[in-house]
Amino acid sequence: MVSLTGSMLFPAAVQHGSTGSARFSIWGTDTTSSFCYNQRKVLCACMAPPRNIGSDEYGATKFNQLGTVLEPEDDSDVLIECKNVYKSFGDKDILRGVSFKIRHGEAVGIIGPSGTGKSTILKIIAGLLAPDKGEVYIRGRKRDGLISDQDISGVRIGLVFQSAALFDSLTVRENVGFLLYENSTMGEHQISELVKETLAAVGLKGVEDRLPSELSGGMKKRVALARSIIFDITKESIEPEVLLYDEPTAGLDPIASTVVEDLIRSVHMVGDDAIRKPGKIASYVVVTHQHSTIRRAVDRLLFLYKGKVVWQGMTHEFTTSSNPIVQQFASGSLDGPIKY
Ligand SMILES: Nc1ncnc2c1ncn2[C@@H]1O[C@H](COP(=O)(O)OP(=O)(O)OP(=O)(O)O)[C@@H](O)[C@H]1O
Repeated sequence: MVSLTGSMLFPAAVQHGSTGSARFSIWGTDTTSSFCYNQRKVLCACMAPPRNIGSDEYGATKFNQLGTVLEPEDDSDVLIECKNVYKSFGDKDILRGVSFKIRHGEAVGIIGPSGTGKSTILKIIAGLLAPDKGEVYIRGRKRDGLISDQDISGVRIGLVFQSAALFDSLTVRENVGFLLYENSTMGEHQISELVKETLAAVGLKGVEDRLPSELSGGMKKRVALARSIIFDITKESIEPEVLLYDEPTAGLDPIASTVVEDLIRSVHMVGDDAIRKPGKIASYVVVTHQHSTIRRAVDRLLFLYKGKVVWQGMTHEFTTSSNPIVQQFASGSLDGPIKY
């Protein structure tokens, strides 16, 4: 299932399981419009166990002398792969050969200067934008076109956009349970209880009947998060999910940022423990400019610059990297290869 909410939040999700299939839907809204598509039958695939992505074992993600990223040879745990992805808007070449893999169990951050295409690559992964060139593989299967054009197997992809973009005229309960009201066979009471549970999981209680206008910015983000992790508990198999967060802490005060960062961590559950619990998130990707979010919410970083991944490494390597681009970015210096 993929759900979208434009300037906004896009929870996108493709349900999968070990034996069944699931609906795939997209929904989104801004203050003037809304849309909803439901249709995907999605195959299931067994998930490989999470890898140890500690820096030593993950040394293969470093660059060799030619600047080429070396990856582990075993790709059985790769959920999403972008291979040489290009994207232009008019005469602006934004992505110029972006390649990376997201493995099961990973918490990955995408960082880089403004306008380098971080949100664009998230939209491409989610299937909202098609690359001009290059491929996106979902559990090894090449995706052609956009999400609405075909089945996606083996993974549920959720995209949570910068601002919550909740439906203004719907209550919190209706916003969070939207896809279940629309798509599931669950009864109203059951959905209502699940919404309550899911809201509690993101630290919100007693706000079900409020309208979005009655919430603070941080609360709206948490409601959006709840909407992205809720799922149909009546299904026999519930699929792990990859969540894509676009600047989830932008505009939040430091404490509210910490709350959201910890929530992102807390819904990252892998393995059997997560079955039937809200937030069965196998892996997630966070686009962020916030140092606190980099430190607190992700383990591995991809640095996007001039349309390419120019560096990747573990989070703790970010501040000690000798790469001049990374050094300048980490220090916020005006001197260096990045020119504004
Ligand atoms: N649909 C679109 N049509 C035209 N130009 C676009 C579109 N989407 C993005 N762009 C342009 O592509 C560039 C990259 O945008 P994107 O939002 O992906 O950057 P970003 O790295 O996420 O930036 P920021 O860090 O400032 O959020 C920008 O110059 C933006 O104006």
